[in-house]
Amino acid sequence: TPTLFQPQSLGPLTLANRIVMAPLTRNRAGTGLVPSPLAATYYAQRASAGLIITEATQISAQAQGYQDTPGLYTQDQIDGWRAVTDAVHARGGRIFVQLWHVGRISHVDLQPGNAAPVSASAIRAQTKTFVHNGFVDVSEPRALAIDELPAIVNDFRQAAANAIAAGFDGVEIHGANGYLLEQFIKDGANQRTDAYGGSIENRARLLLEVTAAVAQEIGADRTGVRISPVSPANAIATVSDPQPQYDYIVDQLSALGIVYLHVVEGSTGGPRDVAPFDFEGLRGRFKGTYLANNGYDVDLASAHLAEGKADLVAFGRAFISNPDLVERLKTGAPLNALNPATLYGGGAEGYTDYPALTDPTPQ
Ligand SMILES: C=C(C(=O)O)c1ccccc1
Repeated sequence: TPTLFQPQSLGPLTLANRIVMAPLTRNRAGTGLVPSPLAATYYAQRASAGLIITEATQISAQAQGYQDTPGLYTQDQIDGWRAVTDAVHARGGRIFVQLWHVGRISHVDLQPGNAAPVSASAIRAQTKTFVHNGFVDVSEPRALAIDELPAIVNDFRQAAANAIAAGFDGVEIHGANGYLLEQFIKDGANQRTDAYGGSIENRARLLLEVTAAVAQEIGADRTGVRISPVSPANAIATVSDPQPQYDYIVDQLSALGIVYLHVVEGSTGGPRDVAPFDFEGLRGRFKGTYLANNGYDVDLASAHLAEGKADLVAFGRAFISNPDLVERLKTGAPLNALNPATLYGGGAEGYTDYPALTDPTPQ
């Protein structure tokens, strides 16, 4: 039976183990939204993960929704990420970049020309985001015109090309947690009456067009997709018919041959049983590698691998405070506690200064 510490093939890659570092926003990008100068150290410290998925990274200026999250649409940003991928590869690590467009989870202060954020429909999410002066209500969005969608698909495609130029091993398309692509999937946020709304197929259309474009650009074997079928993250209501909606999406993603499906099982960062949903059924429909996430500890992860419910398991917060999480899970060593005060924003404190067992005083 497969264990967490056995290698796993992933398209052209061989992962040293089945433990994945989940995408984690840290709000530490520098001027020009280039990765933090400390990002190369931060990710290299965690290179023993079978696979690292970076923090969510913008495909365009319009795609930004929080203070100081990095982009991948300028040459400076590509150069900044190259330092990260080189540092991770120098330690034998593997790293994908998560590409996002936040859609309505944004504020006019962050938008080009202080314009309204965009979404499937002009429906504001009852949630907040953080900008330079703290937490603020997200701004009223406007509905994207259908003739704006090809440019957004192209921004994902171009960012994926930029990812390969920056040395990434692949790309994860962020289709989860109430951001733009999920705003199209879930009918609480999508009241469109054109070809992108009103049915399971129409609501999935943008995610599938983006995925097809990225897969065509960089290869389906370097393209993953993240979904969160029943998560209420960012105040998005669960789609009326989650099981048929996501069965359809997964069948289409399987047909595209993407290398992995990353699934937030339950409420992001919260209860796994937030709503009835057949994750095992979804896993069974997917033809590629199934990456399970949300609330896993080493016992649940080992059980789900042994039971064939997952191929890889992603850990988020545990990787923030334990750069050598793989070693600690393997040996049963105690885990460092997470300091929530230094999760978002700031510098080295709570970012690159968590100790490893064999490196108690990191730089
Ligand atoms: C990228 C995020 C997600 O996917 O939920 C995120 C953004 C801000 C804070 C926490 C998480």
